[in-house]
Amino acid sequence: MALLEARNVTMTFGSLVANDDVSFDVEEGSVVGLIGPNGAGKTTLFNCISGFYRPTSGRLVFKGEDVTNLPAHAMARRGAVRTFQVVRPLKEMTVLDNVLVGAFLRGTDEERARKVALECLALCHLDDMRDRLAGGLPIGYKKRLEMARALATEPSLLMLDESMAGLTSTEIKAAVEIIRGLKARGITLLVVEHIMEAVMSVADKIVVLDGGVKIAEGPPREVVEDERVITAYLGAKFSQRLKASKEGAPRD
Ligand SMILES: Nc1ncnc2c1ncn2[C@@H]1O[C@H](COP(=O)(O)OP(=O)(O)OP(=O)(O)O)[C@@H](O)[C@H]1O
Repeated sequence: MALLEARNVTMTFGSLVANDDVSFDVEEGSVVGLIGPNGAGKTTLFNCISGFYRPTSGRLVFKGEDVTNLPAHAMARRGAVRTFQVVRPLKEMTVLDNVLVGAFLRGTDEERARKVALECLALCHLDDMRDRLAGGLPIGYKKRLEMARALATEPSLLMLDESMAGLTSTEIKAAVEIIRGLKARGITLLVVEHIMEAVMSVADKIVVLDGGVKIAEGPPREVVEDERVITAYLGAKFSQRLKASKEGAPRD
């Protein structure tokens, strides 16, 4: 049984079909990349899965339970948590306090929450920043803070929405390492990302949306060779470059 099963998920806004009959599984312990051009419906699908939207039709099953109509706080309690494209830290609070807010979802024991928060800061390479005010952090750190705060809720499925957008190449490498570290700890990840080299290097499977429709699903190597994906999103040159860089890269 997959950790998350999306079955025929459709989400409409008036006459606009943002997700059109989308089905896919997220296997426990895997990293699944969700890609597609702007407006393809990726964020909408995240919102449906994480309980921010109620799908117009279709079914979402998480850990074997039908969660289609559950609100976000109920999904977070069950272990499915998302981050946001536009980061929203509590600016006047320190980095540590921001992460503590996440940790308190699992109970009011302060000692436990502090231990969890410090672990999450370490996992997201933020130890040195813990006493800084969140509002003053550079964007790369804010993105990591968003990740750490979600992580502190102790999710089994962590959904990252463009957590690498706007980062430098060094920061992207760090983010990829963080994702690998989370996977190694048994956290399942669903990531929306436009930076293909990064998705390719961490994802076990990629799901491609275009115009709300799933046009491809499979291992990264296969997906970048898929004609529909090249036409809709990657472009031929980009696809060849990605393939070449993947072939040249050491396998892990
Ligand atoms: N709350 C909403 N009300 C109306 N239309 C919406 C709403 N949310 C999303 N849409 C529309 O649904 C479609 C899919 O948008 P969505 O943000 O899910 O795409 P995306 O793949 O995440 O795009 P991007 O890569 O630019 O973030 C778009 O046409 C968008 O304008």
